[in-house]
Amino acid sequence: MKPPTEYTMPSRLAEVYKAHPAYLHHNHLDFESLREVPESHAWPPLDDYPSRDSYGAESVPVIDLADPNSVKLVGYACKTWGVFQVTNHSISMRLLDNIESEGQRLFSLPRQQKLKAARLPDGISGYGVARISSFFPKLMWSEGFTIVGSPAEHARQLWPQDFSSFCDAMEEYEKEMKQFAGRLLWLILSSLGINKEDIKWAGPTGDFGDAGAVLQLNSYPACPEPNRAMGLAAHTDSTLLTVLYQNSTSGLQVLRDGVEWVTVTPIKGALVINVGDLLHILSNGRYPSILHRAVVNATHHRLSIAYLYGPPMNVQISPLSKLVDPSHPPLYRPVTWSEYLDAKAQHFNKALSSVRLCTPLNGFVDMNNNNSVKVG
Ligand SMILES: O=C(O)CCC(=O)C(=O)O
Ligand SMILES: [Fe+2]
Repeated sequence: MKPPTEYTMPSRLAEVYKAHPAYLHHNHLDFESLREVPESHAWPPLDDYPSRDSYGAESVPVIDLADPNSVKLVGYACKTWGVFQVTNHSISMRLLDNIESEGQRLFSLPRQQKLKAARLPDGISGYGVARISSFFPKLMWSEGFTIVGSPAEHARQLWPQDFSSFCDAMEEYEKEMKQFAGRLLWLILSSLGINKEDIKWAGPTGDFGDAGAVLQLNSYPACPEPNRAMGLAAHTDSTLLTVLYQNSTSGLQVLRDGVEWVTVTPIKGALVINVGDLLHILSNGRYPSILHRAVVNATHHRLSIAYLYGPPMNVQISPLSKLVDPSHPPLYRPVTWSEYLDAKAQHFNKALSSVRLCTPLNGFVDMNNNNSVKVG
């Protein structure tokens, strides 16, 4: 598609997608009725790297946020994994159960009903296939529902009489998540020696009040031939961080050290935290944004709810000056979230390299490049 002739900086997240409409097929399969994976959804064998379950010392770190050492633990997890799980996070089990059951209620609606709330090609919110589908020749074994702010407009299409319980649950979750993600971001930043004076865009009270966010509900039906299907293809998140709630069915995998896929085992009530591309930029490459994917299984439906958390739309994100010195030159040029989303919409897994100034010196492996960049 042609670039727009006159470019004005989008001030709202939804506007970013207008520049890159994605004409995805919304002719979803009725997954439940299929006895085999059709060609449209059949992926070549998933054998790029071996997969293993998470166990012992080699499992994704689990951090109790009430631990007095939590800053250190979070810093270590971000540096060595780029992903961790947290317990004692202050989001109530009641709310987690509630969004899970509202999510289930949505995805178990008849297909024709869900399509009434279909995401428009140039829209951000609503029901549809994964937006990254446009980068792959095959479709994924999943469906999603995206919320920015209030879901009321689409929820009304789904349940004309009774959309308030869905909206109430999602809005309460967005509010709680916004606070929690801000708190978590400070925890991560303090592990890098960054404090309130260093981040002006945190706002006068330091609560990241102008932060942007997207709530993404993902549904992965059980699949008759799980080895031929892909739930959600490998990607990094274009966020500062992502907070993911998953039901008790496993499926999320992270690429460990560029050599193997490790399953993030569901822990009841825990939340998974991913380092996103923008935090990787802020940290000047110290914290890797984690490549992850979702696989499917033959017997269990899986549901996940991702809170994609980013900076205020027009704030320039660049390596923090405290993390830049002669032996650590800035690795990335300044970029706003909306510019970065734009780069992602064009370059997908090469977006991070498209804003890079020079190669990392510390042996960091840039997964986004799909080749190993090791320098120094
Ligand atoms: O379902 C999952 O575990 C992963 C979801 C995800 O990566 C995303 O929504 O960006
Ligand atoms: Fe993701």
